[in-house]
Amino acid sequence: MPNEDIEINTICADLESSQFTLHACGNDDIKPDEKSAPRRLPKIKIFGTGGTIASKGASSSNTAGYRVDLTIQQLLQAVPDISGICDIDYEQLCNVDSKEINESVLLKIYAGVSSALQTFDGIVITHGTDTLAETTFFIESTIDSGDVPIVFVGSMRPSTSVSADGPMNLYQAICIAADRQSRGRGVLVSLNDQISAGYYITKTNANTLDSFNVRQGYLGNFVNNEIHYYYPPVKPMVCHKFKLQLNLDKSLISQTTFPTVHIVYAHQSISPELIELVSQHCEGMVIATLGAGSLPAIVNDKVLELPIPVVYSKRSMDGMIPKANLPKPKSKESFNIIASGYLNPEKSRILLQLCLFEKFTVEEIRDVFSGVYGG
Ligand SMILES: NC(=O)C[C@H](N)C(=O)O
Repeated sequence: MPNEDIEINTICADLESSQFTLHACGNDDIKPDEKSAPRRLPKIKIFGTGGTIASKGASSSNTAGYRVDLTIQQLLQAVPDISGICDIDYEQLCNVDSKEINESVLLKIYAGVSSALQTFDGIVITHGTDTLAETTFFIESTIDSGDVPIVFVGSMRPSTSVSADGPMNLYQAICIAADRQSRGRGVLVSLNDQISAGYYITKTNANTLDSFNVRQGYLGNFVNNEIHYYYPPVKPMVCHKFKLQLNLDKSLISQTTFPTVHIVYAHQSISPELIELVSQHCEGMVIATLGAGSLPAIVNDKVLELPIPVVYSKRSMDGMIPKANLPKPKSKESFNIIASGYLNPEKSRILLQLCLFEKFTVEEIRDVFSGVYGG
């Protein structure tokens, strides 16, 4: 469902005249003698949030133990000349390792993106890779960006390392955001020459440059200044769009809080006491279950007694939780367990949190998760 309170007002509202590199903005309004004037370049907003891409290590061979140190302005100085590709404007939203990204930072990013959508043709966000997939999932779930691409980018090597990947990743992200082929694709991730859907991407390797994986397939590739998309513009068909009624005023957004949802990781001998204890500190819970929804019977019995919604996700990287694998409800009315479908525990946590923020009933939460073949 589109976010009706966001006024999407790209530079070129009319699709025919809005092609980034071929047509100048508002061609119809240009007087005949001005038609030979240079074409307007797309306007790209770049937000810096930190991460390894903004980090410095102790030596050029260090690829761990570094610290976040560079501003977005400094990062842009290492990028090849983009003056012929787009006009940029940049802003530092925060400068942290992505382990520090929490709801209040997410809302800052949400507010920044919402306001940039009014005046920019594309948005780029630098972000640490560890929790990048959670932020992209949140933004895709809460913002309908219309035609404007929102491209997230990070790196796996600090800026000081030999063969640092940050400058090339950032350059590619800017080119992707400025390219007319990216219009209508929503939240994208540009890393290691691959373009992916922010909704589906997952970090699957803690160390290598090829750290992200998308079982649903990469959307495209970047080679030698060429962007090759494999599909026409597409957005994830299963994404539930939340229309958050938020006041984007800086002071009010910093006061906004989201309901607490914790994740419990299952293992042999997992104790029902742990589940009980965690439930006392949250309004919703996600369990990374064994296999496709398996938990010991005494743990299932404990979950069924809890007064909060509990989403069953999985430890396994791939696959899904079929509803048929959930424990049997004592009564339909009191049934508090929801299958996550294809969503991993951290994305399930964000989806449950958004549902609870919207004060959805368990039945409504079930409907939202059924979109990802859970429920
Ligand atoms: N490669 C990275 O960006 C990892 C870093 N720890 C972060 O998420 O901020």
